[in-house]
Amino acid sequence: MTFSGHRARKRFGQHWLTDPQILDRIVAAADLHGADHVLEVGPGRGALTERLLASPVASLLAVELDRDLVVGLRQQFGADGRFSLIEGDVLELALPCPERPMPTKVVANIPYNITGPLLEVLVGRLGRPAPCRFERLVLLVQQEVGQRIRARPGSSAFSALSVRMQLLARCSSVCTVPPRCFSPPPKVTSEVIVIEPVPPESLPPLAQALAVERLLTRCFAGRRKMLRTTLAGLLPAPALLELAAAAGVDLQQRPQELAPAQWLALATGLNRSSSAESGGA
Ligand SMILES: C[S@@+](CC[C@H](N)C(=O)[O-])C[C@H]1O[C@@H](n2cnc3c(N)ncnc32)[C@H](O)[C@@H]1O
Repeated sequence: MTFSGHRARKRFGQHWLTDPQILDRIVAAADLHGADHVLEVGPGRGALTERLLASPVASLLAVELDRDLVVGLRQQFGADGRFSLIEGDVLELALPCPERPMPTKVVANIPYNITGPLLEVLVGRLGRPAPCRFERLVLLVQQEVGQRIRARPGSSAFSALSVRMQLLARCSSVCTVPPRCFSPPPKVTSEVIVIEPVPPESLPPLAQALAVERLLTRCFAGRRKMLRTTLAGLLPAPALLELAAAAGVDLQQRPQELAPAQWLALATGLNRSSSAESGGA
């Protein structure tokens, strides 16, 4: 038995996905074709890997941190010329890997303890989008994170992460995944999400993107406060009022009520006003 004797390790976030229907839904959501090069984060005992290799993908690069799984994975899939495996931490992966094709898609049941940093590596931040522009990422994440990523303004789940992700990508849900679909079962419900990064030409220009990040940090630090309070001091009150109106924003609103486009408009206006004040372009 390839993985006999291996016990699931909590520190690596190991919860094996055992439900065949969910595995099939993940692969279907990836919409894999013969031209696709797939990156799988954390193949584990290969349940998803097996299905990915049953699809017509051109190549599959798997990155696994647990060295005790690596031998078994190579035994199980090494004969397939499309499969390659890197033993190591995906957070330290420099893409594209030398002599390997640039992945077009990411498909993964991710370790929940690295969700935040992994999204930064795979999708990036405003002003620092990931260098590898994937067509699509299909990720199994904690449901709470999935809800935050695709939350609509006004909902309690809406946060800086929602604004950032929705300006960087189109985000949607495939299905929820109850704990019984895993072994051992996690304590929380999970969700399969699809993230489709917007093309580079649709991203906000660098200065505006950085201005949105600064504004999000400032405003969400006081998410219960009205924008009138959080933004006071950035500009004289009448100028702030005028700028907010032009961005379609009411300064009595709280940060979780503003749509991503409004954040962008507000940050752009503030950026313009502050560079005009400092005599810049
Ligand atoms: C939730 S399990 C998923 C395993 C398998 N894909 C499945 O669906 O059953 C997460 C996997 O990611 C691996 N892992 C954890 N941290 C990692 C990291 N920083 N880099 C690469 N793999 C990691 C774990 O060892 C584990 O195999």
